[in-house]
This record gives sequence, C-alpha cells and structure tokens, in this order.
Amino acid sequence: MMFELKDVTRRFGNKLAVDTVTLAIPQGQMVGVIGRSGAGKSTLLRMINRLQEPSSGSIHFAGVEVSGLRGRALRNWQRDCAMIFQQFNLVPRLDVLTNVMLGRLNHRSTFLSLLNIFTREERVHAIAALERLGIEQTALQAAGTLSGGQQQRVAIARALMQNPKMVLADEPIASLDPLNAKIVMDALRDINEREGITVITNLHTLDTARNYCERIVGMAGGRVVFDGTPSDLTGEAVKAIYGTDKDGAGIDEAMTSTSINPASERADNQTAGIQPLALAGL
Ligand SMILES: Nc1ncnc2c1ncn2[C@@H]1O[C@H](COP(=O)(O)OP(=O)(O)OP(=O)(O)O)[C@@H](O)[C@H]1O
Repeated sequence: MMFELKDVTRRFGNKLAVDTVTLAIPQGQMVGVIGRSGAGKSTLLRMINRLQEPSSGSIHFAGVEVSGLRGRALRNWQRDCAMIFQQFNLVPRLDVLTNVMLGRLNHRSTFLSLLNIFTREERVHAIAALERLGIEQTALQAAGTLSGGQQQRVAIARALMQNPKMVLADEPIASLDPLNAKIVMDALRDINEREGITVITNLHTLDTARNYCERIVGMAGGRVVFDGTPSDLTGEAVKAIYGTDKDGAGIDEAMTSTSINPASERADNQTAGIQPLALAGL
C-alpha cells in the first residue's frame, strides 16, 4: 500500500503555501516533516486529511484518489488518517474514557452519538487503547485535569479508536516539556512499530526528527527541499531547510532542539489509584 502526493499545491491568495509537492510514502513509515515556521508543514498535513483542499495536484492512497472523494467515502478517508493536534483538542470537561470513545463518531449513527450511548464493545476498545498508552488509570478523570503529556496520549488513544491506517500529527509535542515530549514521541513510535500505522508528524525540533523518524522531509517556502534519512541530513541540508541568518552564519542545530526545563515536569503525577474497568461498568 502506497500513499502518494502528486504535484500538490495550495495557494492562499497569491501566497504559495505548498508548492508542487510530490512524495511517495510506503505503509508503515515514520516520517518527520521539518522546516521553519510558515514553510507549509501544517497546510501539507491538513490537505492529506482534507481539512484543506489542494488548489491543484492529487493525493492517492492504495490506488484511490482521496483528493477527489466526497460524502461517505470522504468521511471514511478522514477516519483512515487520524489527526493529532498541538493543543490535543479534547473535550476538557468530559472524562477521558468518553473522550476516547468519541473517536468512534465516524463509525456510528448520529442518533447514538447525540445521546452519547456507547456499546460495551466500544468501552472495551477504549480501555484497551488507554492501556496501550499506559494511561488507563485516568479513564474517569476529566480530560482537562490531566498533564499535557497525558492529554496528548488520550488524543492518540482516541485516534486509535478510528482504526486508522495513518496518523497525522501536527506539532504534537510543541506544547510539552521535554519529558512529556519524549513520552508522546515514544507512544507514536510504538503505534508505528507495533501496528504498522504510518505516522507523518510535523516537528519543530530537528533532534526529535533525527531521533524518531526513519525518514525526514524538509520544507522551505512550500517546497520539499530535503527527503532522506537522518544520516543524510548533513549541515548543508539543514542550511537548505532552515536557511542562513543574515550574517550567513547558518543555523545552529541547538536552536531547533528542545531545552530542558525540569521545573515544569508534570508527567504521570495524576494517578488516581482507581479501578477504571470496574467503574466503567465492565
Ligand atoms: N488559512 C490561511 N489563510 C491564509 N494564509 C495561510 C493560511 N494557512 C496558512 N497560510 C500561509 O501559508 C504559509 C504556510 O503556512 P503553514 O501553517 O502551513 O506553515 P507551517 O510550516 O506549518 O508553519 P507553522 O509551524 O508556523 O504552523 C504561511 O505563509 C501561512 O501564513
């Protein structure tokens, strides 16, 4: 199964946000997309999921042109490529388990969804997804009370409820401290390795892309200016992606890496010590 972008372009007025991008990504790859702010990374990801429409070019998955889908077929595609966002996009006042089950929305009738009635099977699936992410103990807490790293893992569990073929993550660790960032990146790598789910993630830190992604796509001014492995990413390539500063000094790789801030660590300190299976009515 191959996922392909062919000459994909997106304009906003006369601004070319994404400029004739062509990529072929085999199923199961872990791909990091890097580049300066404004390089077109988010727009690229959002076009894959059809949150934004390409101005021209086409997007294909397993021989189907997904950029032409409408109606139910489009909703099925959006279920196949689950999105993860920088700000988690959970419903803060709902408990974690319900937030995860909301990932099933595209599978269900509107009537059942409106009533928030979930089947036993959906509950079992949701608990299993939380267990896989190591946060089942938070199942009955309000999502908004969790640490950022825990919330992002809830978002990943919710994505898994869609049984996606691909996970698209738009700067998933940009709001997290280094420890939580590591936990979330480990979780993405884990679902990639264990389930063979393709992961395409925008990252603003070069070191994270190097450490986690087998393939790195570098964007500048809407174009792909680098596509290779971490070891291919030489100082020259980094310069082509991030450019040089006005003194021509080039970019210091440290500028694009995460800084350690121990004072903000807050991972996994919210374990309530409850038995979620029992309380969830299982
Ligand atoms: N809805 C929009 N309307 C107008 N211009 C837009 C819109 N979305 C993006 N752009 C422009 O397209 C270009 C690419 O933006 P995009 O958000 O894709 O970049 P990015 O690499 O993801 O950057 P960042 O990391 O800052 O989000 C930018 O110049 C941006 O201002």
